[in-house]
Amino acid sequence: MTETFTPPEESAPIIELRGCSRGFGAMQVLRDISLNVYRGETLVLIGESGCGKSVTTKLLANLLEPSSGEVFWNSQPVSQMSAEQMRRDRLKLGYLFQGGAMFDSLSVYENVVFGLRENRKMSEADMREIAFTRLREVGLPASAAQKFPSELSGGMRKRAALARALAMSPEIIIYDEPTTGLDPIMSDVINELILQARSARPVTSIVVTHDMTTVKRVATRVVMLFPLARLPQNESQIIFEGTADQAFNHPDERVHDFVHGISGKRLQELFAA
Ligand SMILES: Nc1ncnc2c1ncn2[C@@H]1O[C@H](COP(=O)(O)OP(=O)(O)OP(=O)(O)O)[C@@H](O)[C@H]1O
Repeated sequence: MTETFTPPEESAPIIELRGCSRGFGAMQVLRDISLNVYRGETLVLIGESGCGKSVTTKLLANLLEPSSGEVFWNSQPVSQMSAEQMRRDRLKLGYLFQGGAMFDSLSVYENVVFGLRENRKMSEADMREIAFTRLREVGLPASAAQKFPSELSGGMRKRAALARALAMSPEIIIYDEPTTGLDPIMSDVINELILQARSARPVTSIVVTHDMTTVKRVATRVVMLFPLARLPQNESQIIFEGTADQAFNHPDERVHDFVHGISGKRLQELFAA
């Protein structure tokens, strides 16, 4: 790593992975990852398909446990939190899954109010107010509320899923490939919504993406992971950490080629294999 990002010294990380490793069966995916997420930043995770970006976000969200290492939320080890504290803290975290992960049997309205209905003692009128405000914020018409997810286009589904995540007013939002499968205009709309979500309220965003336009538009910090299988034994799996500009001008060929979409050396490796 030749260029470094200077984290805000005065603030403790809102989430921290300390020396986390994780595998599945015999396959090791993450090795000794240490990563801090700071309040208010938009951290973008990039890296080749399969290098472990989603697994990293699931460790951050405590949806998966590390096989070794520790995850901290607000400086507290999650492994030592009570079930009740975990439940309360998890409500502060919204997760926008790759496919949206809407409940197909529920209308968009019921999807958006789902978390509120389950977790907050709120009147139907208050929930309606929040649901229609969030739908409006993501640019969906009120008429979308009565539709089922299967009746929406991919872009509308992503926006409805975002409305659902925003309904809970999360402090942290994790976006897993928010623009994948969308046309360039709709991708731009989603990027704009990510920016708006953080300007409307103090939110910390973690974005996994292959979309370099998203990286340039939304990232306040970029972290690049490298697939463990091709990583030298003593090298950190985080091969880059810095600004988007630094990523695009980085001397490490692996970083440079990835962000510029140059198959070069990787192509040679694939043919040599
Ligand atoms: N629950 C699981 N069980 C078994 N293997 C898993 C599981 N979750 C992830 N993996 C494996 O871990 C590796 C990393 O997966 P991950 O989804 O984190 O990759 P990624 O970098 O997000 O990829 P992409 O960019 O393609 O979404 C993959 O080989 C994947 O098959």
